[in-house]
Amino acid sequence: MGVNISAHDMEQAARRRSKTIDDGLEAERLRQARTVKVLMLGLSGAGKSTLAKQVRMIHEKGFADKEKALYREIVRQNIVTAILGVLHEMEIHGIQFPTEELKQTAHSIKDRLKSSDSHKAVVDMRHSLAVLTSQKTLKDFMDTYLDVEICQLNHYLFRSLEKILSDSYAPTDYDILRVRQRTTGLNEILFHFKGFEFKLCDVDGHCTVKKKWLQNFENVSAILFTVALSSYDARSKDQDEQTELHDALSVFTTVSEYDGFRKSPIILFLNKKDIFQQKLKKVPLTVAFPDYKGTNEFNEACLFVQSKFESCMGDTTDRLTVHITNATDTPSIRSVFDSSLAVVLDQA
Ligand SMILES: Nc1nc2c(ncn2[C@@H]2O[C@H](COP(=O)(O)OP(=O)(O)OP(=O)(O)O)[C@@H](O)[C@H]2O)c(=O)[nH]1
Ligand SMILES: [Mg+2]
Repeated sequence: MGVNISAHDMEQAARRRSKTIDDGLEAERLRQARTVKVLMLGLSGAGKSTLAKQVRMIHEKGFADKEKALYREIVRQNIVTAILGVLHEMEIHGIQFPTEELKQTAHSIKDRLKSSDSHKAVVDMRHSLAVLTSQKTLKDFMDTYLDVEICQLNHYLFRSLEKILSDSYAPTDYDILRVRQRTTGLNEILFHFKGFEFKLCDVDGHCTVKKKWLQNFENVSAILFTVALSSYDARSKDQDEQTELHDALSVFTTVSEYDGFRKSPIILFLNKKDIFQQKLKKVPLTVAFPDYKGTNEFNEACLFVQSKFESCMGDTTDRLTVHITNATDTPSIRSVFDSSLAVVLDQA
């Protein structure tokens, strides 16, 4: 028996379909209108992803067990990188372990960790690694020769080495914040704040420096620009006699002058204040800014760097908010972030 559908029925069905689509589009438009998009920019290593992780911990549910298992491997890989880096630098500086036995241990650790199964080797060798990394020779070498930031991270990893390499190890939130893993491309984090949906776009540092790339993000609700204060003595990747902090200033100028961002408020996080504070005791700020006449006292140095960034914005500093941060410190980031988001909502 054939089905008899009249032209009237078909028209009704088409109308219903069209209405459903229109309703869906309207719901998406309303959702989009309530979604506040914040674009995170800054050079590689500035601390963008660390801040994004904080947001997940503070405003969402944090990290599920599956993700923690992935981080366990990343933390362990950070140990491999750290130990190979120290042994390499010791060799360059002609520093040796005091006994033949320790020299031999260092030699075999290096060989095994350079192999393709380093993730397994690092666990197998945990006892020798614990012996080697607790040696005074190695600790003194790090304190004397290594960059303050690398030194700080290595001490943290080596102190926790036996825990991290044990079978039952599950990374803590703090381990996840401390670990180094470069972002490739873009990560988007959705979270809720004061009844609004926020989308945080965490972009890898290499994209930040490509001006052409910025056009993908025109008219975002706000820019969160992160700078590593501690990069004032790191040699610039592009310009001789410049430092990474100069590179950050130049990218910041490009971003703040970019037409597509003219209406967006800019929140500047002068980050890694803890490393900056330690570094100032060893390395004067004049290595980056020979015209700096102040002391190497933390607050004065911060104000000077802040004024350098403010002057990049000419007479548009009214859309700038500045915070001096340590992205690994959850309680302080919670309050800085919430006040930053409130500023974004005010101006959205
Ligand atoms: N001590 C300290 N370490 C920090 C701070 N902020 C970030 N870090 C560490 O610095 C490293 C790099 O941070 P990321 O957040 O991965 O940097 P990023 O800006 O996302 O870098 P890319 O993904 O390469 O663009 C990580 O090991 C972090 O734990 C800080 O304020 N203090
Ligand atoms: Mg990142």
